[in-house]
Amino acid sequence: MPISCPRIGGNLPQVVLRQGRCVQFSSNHVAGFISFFSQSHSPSVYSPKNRSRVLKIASPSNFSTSPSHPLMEDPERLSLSSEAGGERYSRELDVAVRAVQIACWICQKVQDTLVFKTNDGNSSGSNDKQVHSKDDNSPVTIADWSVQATISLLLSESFGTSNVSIVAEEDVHALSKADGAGLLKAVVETVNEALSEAPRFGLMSPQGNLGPKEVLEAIGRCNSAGRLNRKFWALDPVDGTLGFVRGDQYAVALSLIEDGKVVLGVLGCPNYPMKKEWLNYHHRYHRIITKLTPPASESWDRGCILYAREGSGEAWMQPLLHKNKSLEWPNAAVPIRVSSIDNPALATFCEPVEKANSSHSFTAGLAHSVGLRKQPLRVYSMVKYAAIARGDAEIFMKFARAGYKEKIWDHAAGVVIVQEAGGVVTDARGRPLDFSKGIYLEGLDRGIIACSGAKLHERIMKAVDASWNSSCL
Ligand SMILES: Nc1ncnc2c1ncn2[C@@H]1O[C@H](COP(=O)(O)OS(=O)(=O)O)[C@@H](OP(=O)(O)O)[C@H]1O
Ligand SMILES: [Mg+2]
Repeated sequence: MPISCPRIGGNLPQVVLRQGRCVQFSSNHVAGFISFFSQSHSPSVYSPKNRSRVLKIASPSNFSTSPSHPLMEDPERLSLSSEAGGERYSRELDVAVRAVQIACWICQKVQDTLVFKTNDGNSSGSNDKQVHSKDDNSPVTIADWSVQATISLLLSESFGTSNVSIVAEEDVHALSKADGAGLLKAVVETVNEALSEAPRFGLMSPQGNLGPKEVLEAIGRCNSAGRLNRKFWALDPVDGTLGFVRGDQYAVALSLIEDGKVVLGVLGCPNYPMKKEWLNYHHRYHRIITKLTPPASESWDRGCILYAREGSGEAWMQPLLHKNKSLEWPNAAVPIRVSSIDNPALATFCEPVEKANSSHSFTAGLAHSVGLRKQPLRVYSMVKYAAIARGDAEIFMKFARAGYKEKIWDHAAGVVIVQEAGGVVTDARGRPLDFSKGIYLEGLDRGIIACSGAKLHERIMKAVDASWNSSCL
């Protein structure tokens, strides 16, 4: 039975509810996964021969030989486990970027059916089945579940299920209900379609289709109330779902957290426009323009993926893979750096689109006292962190209402990317964000401030101090 979803407008009914949790996979899970690939389907589903063929695509020895890329290392070293040798987390980063490429492919497909069928007035009704609403009225679509399942399966297959622990945003509640059968069917189809594309991205895919049970298990593995492990992945399959269903900005955010520190961040931004000015417009106009002038095969018009490894002092961006192309590492990656602007009069600040998610009046007061003259750039999702890391904006501020607890998957990837691109991210008291306390950023004080440099950060911090007591936050 469709439930109306006030936050996304009347023509996009139905909704569901999410609870992010984390679990360490048991050895049973490993056995189950291997047997799923090796036995539960026809013999052609999976064979060691096929495994080596596909893995070879992903192996570092097949990386492009561009000397400028940070992941371009001695293949011998990279073939060792990331713990045993080579640069730490190289393999994890490689797999994570490829997995996020696939996730973006899923999202673009789903968003096209959601947005363009409706806009053209030719809705086949499929959008009605794809957008749902959770108990907090936030939307969720088949893209959220499909991305979560696909990334969960790809990470498990790449690193071994027992080595992979994931905390992610979605749960299986709505999919498991009796009236969720249609939804589950659509998710299973999407996951199978995505996995069949995996070799193009350099990752393995099963030769046979997965069933609902395997897909539900993959989603459910990312949702446990159990303690977080020492080392785990944090995933927001579709961050900024409101932007996603509105045909606007959204992100796929995957990070690796070890001992409370974000060690890797990968941020897929499928609608991040080439021209930063376009971030100001509703994305629909950008899509219409790119449809009128189709992008050249190597252009960046289809969006990008940003990534960084903690402590490297580098952040990178690569374009999304074009249809029918195979990913050749590092896929035209370029280094990114924060803006050098430190004059507030020239600086741009970003903030959430929705007033409900961050106080626009408080940030307007801060902007005035700091001397920020430009209009705020209101953008959905972690694309705001991407804008800081890419040098397209200088400041990101978020002041949620009192009592709201920020979740780690909404920030982890963006924080490490901004920091490695040369920026500063703290809470609005100037303290580092604490990723060591479970799924929430416990202890976060006042709000979140990300800046391109220390000078702007200091000025914002002083302005917050001066106005906090008189604010209603
Ligand atoms: N009340 C409240 N206050 C603050 N933050 C909230 C709140 N409710 C939700 N969220 C989280 O904010 C995520 C969306 O943030 P955005 O910056 O994209 O906000 S906005 O949609 O542009 O307004 C959003 O992420 P997604 O659920 O992935 O969209 C939430 O995790
Ligand atoms: Mg989110």
